[in-house]
Amino acid sequence: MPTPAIHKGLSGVVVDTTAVSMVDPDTNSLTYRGYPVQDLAARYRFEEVAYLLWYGELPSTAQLAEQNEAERAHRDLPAELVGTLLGLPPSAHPMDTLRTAVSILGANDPHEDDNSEKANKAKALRLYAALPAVVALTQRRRRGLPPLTARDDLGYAENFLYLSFGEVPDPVVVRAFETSLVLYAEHSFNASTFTSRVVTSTLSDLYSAVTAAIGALKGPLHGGANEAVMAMFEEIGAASNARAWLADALAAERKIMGFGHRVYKKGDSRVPTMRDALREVAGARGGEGILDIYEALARAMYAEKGLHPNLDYPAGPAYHLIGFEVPVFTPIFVAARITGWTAHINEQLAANSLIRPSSTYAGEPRREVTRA
Ligand SMILES: CC(=O)SCCNC(=O)CCNC(=O)[C@H](O)C(C)(C)COP(=O)(O)OP(=O)(O)OC[C@H]1O[C@@H](n2cnc3c(N)ncnc32)[C@H](O)[C@@H]1OP(=O)(O)O
Ligand SMILES: O=C([O-])CC(=O)C(=O)O
Repeated sequence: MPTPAIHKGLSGVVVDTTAVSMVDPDTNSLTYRGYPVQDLAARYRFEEVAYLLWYGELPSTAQLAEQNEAERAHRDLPAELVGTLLGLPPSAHPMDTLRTAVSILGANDPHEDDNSEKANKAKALRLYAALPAVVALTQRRRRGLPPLTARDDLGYAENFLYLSFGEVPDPVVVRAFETSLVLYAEHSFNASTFTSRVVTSTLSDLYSAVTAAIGALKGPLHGGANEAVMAMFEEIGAASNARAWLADALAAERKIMGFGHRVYKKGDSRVPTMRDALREVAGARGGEGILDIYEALARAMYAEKGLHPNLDYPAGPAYHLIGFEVPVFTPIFVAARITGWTAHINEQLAANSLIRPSSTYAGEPRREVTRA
């Protein structure tokens, strides 16, 4: 019998169709429901992009107002949940805190197992509303500060920043942060989205799919790279060290975080927009030294390996300059990607087939047990 071809990492394997987003590496383009992500980032609020991902169309004024009202009603976490999260060891990674929060929200939802599209859209909205408070709680706890109460007079991004820092930063910083949320919101069948679809394909519930997706996003080959990028910048220290640092790292066969991509081989479509946002924040926050490291390492990496940065490369230093603690960078990615994941969960359910690939056995040949 001929050995079937093995597709390690499912590279290049097309497993389904999707109408949520399209990644085209040939033209370096990314569209959400048909709209170029750069145009969405420039002209639309994150709230509108969330609606687009969930419903397939941009919202009317009335639809947006209705969604915003529901979102504002679910911004604050139940007191028991806050207590449980603050009871986790201070050393817990914020991604673990976030994963636990989603799990608890699921366990407390009497409709957890209702997999209708309507029920899942309501759950998606509540998670999207609650996640900024979870991220902000961990950010503030790391600084010995108590959680704050959400502000209904603020938009999603402003409230996220207010909950994290106790004030709304200047509009340049808010805009850069919101740009990152729009760019991080969705990216077709990446590892975490695929994870959410695998879990959903067993007809499990949305919270289980999201907790699994958070686990997948945590790894440094996926979302965890935005934190690893900042650790790398700290090791490099100054732009003048970038070339030598890179030579040593490559000689030690290290993966350089924030570079390379499974799909984009000519550059990540989102990087130019996020690099501009990073430049804006750097200008507002005295981050010229960080910008210099950014450019020096990107040049050196291209010269050495021909590899381009991915979205995590500009996002990490931007979050640092905004004032976030490094371990909350990937949780921020979750707060944005919850929109894409949940759109995919409903899409999976609408035309479900259990996801269960095959493997070629490579272990011991059949043998007999010796115990009588
Ligand atoms: C939002 C996101 O999730 S974007 C991705 C974030 N992840 C990172 O930034 C982590 C660093 N990057 C990587 O590890 C990889 O580029 C991945 C995992 C993202 C993509 O990997 P793959 O599609 O499997 O590409 P693959 O690993 O086959 O890379 C091809 C070659 O480039 C090399 N390469 C790719 N990325 C890197 C990197 N960041 N540093 C050093 N070498 C790299 C590989 O070692 C490989 O070399 P080889 O052919 O000599 O063995
Ligand atoms: O698409 C991928 O493999 C990873 C990625 O960039 C994302 O999830 O945003």
